[in-house]
Amino acid sequence: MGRMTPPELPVPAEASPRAGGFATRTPEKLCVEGVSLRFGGIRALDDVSFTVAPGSLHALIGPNGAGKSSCFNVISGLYRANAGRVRLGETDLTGLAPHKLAGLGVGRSFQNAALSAGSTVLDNVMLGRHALTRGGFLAAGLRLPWTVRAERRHAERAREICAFLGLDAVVDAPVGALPYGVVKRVDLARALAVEPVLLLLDEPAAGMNAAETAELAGTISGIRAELGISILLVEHDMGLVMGIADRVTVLDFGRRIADGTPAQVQADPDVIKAYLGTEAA
Ligand SMILES: Nc1ncnc2c1ncn2[C@@H]1O[C@H](COP(=O)(O)OP(=O)(O)OP(=O)(O)O)[C@@H](O)[C@H]1O
Repeated sequence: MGRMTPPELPVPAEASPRAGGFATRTPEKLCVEGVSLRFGGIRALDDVSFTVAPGSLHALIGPNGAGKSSCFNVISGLYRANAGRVRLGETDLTGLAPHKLAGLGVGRSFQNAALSAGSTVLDNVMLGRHALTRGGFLAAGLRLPWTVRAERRHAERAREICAFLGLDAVVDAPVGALPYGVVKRVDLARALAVEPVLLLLDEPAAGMNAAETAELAGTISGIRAELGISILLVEHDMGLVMGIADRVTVLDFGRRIADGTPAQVQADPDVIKAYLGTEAA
């Protein structure tokens, strides 16, 4: 894993030919407050609350059908909650569309990496930077000098992000030709390309073997350590979570049943019952 500078935001570099740089942003607290979500008669989430501390690695876990994906989709703007709020610092994220969140510093991964298989790694990562470009396609199409400069800066930063995630050797390769574990890292790079202060990861270890999962754990810890951003990790794999999370929230049947350090939740009788119950089923 390479080195990378903390999250950056283009200060209207594209809007002004003179403004050249990027400004840093600091992570803020994510508050999920009393969120409920129903699908017909099913209560997918029932009054769920938890807080992701700034700069922490927070895991949301639970057995099958516990409501993890539903919660992730409410936070990332894909589902609209029936009740409750989601706030990032002072900003109310409740009900905001996913593309608006990127502009507010929320990056997300996808369970089935939504990448363009025919495009190169770099082009896929550059797509993640569209939330930061202000000139738009028209300005880019006209090749105005400042848009050319901005595009070059974005490409440099995209390469830096790829190098940070150990993708330098494949940066010009088509995504479709890469092994699964590497594709998942490209998806992470695309999520980091929006310069997030909060990174939402949806079951990143799904479909990975033990070696790939161990490598991913190192990558996620490295992102937090190097960039100091907050990470919310929704995960089924208890092993991955317990090794790297600062704090863990556990859901079962749509309700929060525990919230604490990995050691605290691992020893919690309700958590043990929830996981043993599913294994026995
Ligand atoms: N789109 C949907 N329509 C109807 N019911 C849904 C939908 N999505 C989820 N549910 C239901 O909501 C509950 C919570 O599901 P959810 O997928 O959020 O759980 P999960 O913890 O992510 O499970 P898994 O680990 O299996 O992915 C389940 O009972 C599920 O069947």
